[in-house]
Amino acid sequence: MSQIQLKGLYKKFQDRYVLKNINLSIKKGEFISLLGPSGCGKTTTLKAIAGLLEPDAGDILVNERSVLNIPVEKRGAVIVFQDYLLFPHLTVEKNIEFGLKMAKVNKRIRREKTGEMLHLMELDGQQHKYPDELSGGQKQRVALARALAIEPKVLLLDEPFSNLDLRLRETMREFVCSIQKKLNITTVLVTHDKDEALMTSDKIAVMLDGEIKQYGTPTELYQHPNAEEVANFFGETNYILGEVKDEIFKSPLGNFKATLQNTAITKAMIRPEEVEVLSKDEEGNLKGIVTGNRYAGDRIYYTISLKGIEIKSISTPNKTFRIGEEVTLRIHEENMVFYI
Ligand SMILES: Nc1ncnc2c1ncn2[C@@H]1O[C@H](COP(=O)(O)OP(=O)(O)OP(=O)(O)O)[C@@H](O)[C@H]1O
Repeated sequence: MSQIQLKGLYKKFQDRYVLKNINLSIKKGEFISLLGPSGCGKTTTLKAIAGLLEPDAGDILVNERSVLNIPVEKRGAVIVFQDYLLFPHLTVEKNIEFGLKMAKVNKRIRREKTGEMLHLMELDGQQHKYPDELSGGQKQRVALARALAIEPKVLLLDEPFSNLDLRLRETMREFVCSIQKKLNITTVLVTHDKDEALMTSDKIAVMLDGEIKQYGTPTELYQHPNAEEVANFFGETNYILGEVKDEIFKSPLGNFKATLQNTAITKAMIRPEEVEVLSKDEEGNLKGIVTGNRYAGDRIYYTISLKGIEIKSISTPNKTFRIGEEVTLRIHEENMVFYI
């Protein structure tokens, strides 16, 4: 059963719809990401779930009941924003305690809960410090502690890692995922970073221009994007033009297995890592010339020209091929995705 359901949400600012028919089901304990470029409507969706803005149409259900008329403080959802919004004049302890105080929780329980959160967030010994005495990662953990202290049903994270440097971002990402699993709290993360979404999420909703283009597991989205714009969002791709006949994709590069009959298909997508570059003596009729090679330590980015078509490959650097060298390409056709 879904814990949260968004049904046909629309939101207009001035004369422009920034949410267009948003539908989403999230199960209890799931970690999902709203992934998309700047301005596509991710934060607006998050605010609608939290109750910080009202949709123009559609419904939001929590445990099968509409929450549209339920005020923010009773929705059971908390947002952690990218700039944390800690109270500068309150200590770490008082910041964490804040929501509990607002909810009129008695002092003994407040103290207990705050102590628990300090421990869970590895902030023991920091309780008497003020926010400007903390590092970026510590501030973020205080913001999380404050959000989680009130035991929300849903945790909403709006680009929480974007102000952190690369290493700290990775550490905090791991940390948040482990806390999320430990507490089994339903979490929605807003991010424009595909790697972040792929690494953290049970499911990803790709948003483009106010619409959810695809919703699925990281592997579904990466390996079977349902549209070119989704495929492109997840990194470099090769497109080969052609047509399908009798379950064969016929293209200028040759024939590939297509295990489908749709004659409307006009192109095949293959990821660069599904294209192997081998020496020219290897068996295979896809012979091409290296036109580009960029070394990146653990991989090499190649461009290969064959039959007038440029194909990209990401290969392991076991063997390096020079620009101008003849090579054989092996395309893993079982991982081709076809588009109309
Ligand atoms: N209160 C508002 N009034 C008018 N326009 C708004 C308002 N809030 C958001 N918008 C517009 O709605 C669109 C979607 O904004 P939103 O913040 O949801 O995008 P986003 O995907 O979260 O982007 P980012 O990653 O940059 O935060 C943007 O074009 C934004 O300018």
